[in-house]
Amino acid sequence: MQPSEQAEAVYGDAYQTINRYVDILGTKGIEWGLMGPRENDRLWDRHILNSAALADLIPEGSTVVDVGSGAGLPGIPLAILRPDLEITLLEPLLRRFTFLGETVDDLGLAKRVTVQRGRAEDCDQVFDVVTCRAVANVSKLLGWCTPLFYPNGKLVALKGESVEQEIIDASRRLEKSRMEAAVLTVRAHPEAEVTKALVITPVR
Ligand SMILES: C[S@@+](CC[C@H](N)C(=O)[O-])C[C@H]1O[C@@H](n2cnc3c(N)ncnc32)[C@H](O)[C@@H]1O
Repeated sequence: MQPSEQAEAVYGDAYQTINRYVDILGTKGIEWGLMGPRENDRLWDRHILNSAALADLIPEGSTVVDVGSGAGLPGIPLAILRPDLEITLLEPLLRRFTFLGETVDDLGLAKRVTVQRGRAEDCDQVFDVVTCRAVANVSKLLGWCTPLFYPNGKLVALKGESVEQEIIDASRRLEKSRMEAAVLTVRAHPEAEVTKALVITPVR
């Protein structure tokens, strides 16, 4: 099955909306320099299915902040897949913030997706779940994001091969802030590539 067909199976009725988002990423996203030109061929697997792989880690009806959302990843694919979520896309850079606002309007998501300009460490709201991808290492994420989900929420991050080493490097910080970290392998569709998800929660 091609990645776009996998996405069609995962998204069902929302396929048209996710397809529109892929169009935006592949045109305006590239023109505005938010996506590399070579990404066009891998939008479905590397960006959409990869983002959707976090969906099962987010409880029903959660408030979510997607830190360092960039062109909207993983926040927008999650918002399209999960109409029960209220999502804030947090992004400090003006061009990305503008792109996010226009994209959310275009996709008809503005009722439950808010775009906010700023850095994680300057945000004073608390959410049920923090999501992120490709923003910082575990130590930095802990410092910036803990106040955004403490004491009852969690952080779920898409991570690469180095995540276990990053957890070792952050072990003192984790202990000091009484947080625990786990690495799970997740995927959005049985034929999709597996990816690593880091989950950080307060120790109970
Ligand atoms: C490599 S991009 C990843 C974008 C997107 N999450 C993705 O996976 O395609 C990193 C993003 O994090 C943002 N960023 C960097 N430091 C940040 C901070 N302290 N708080 C919030 N966002 C931050 C950058 O502006 C940038 O858009």
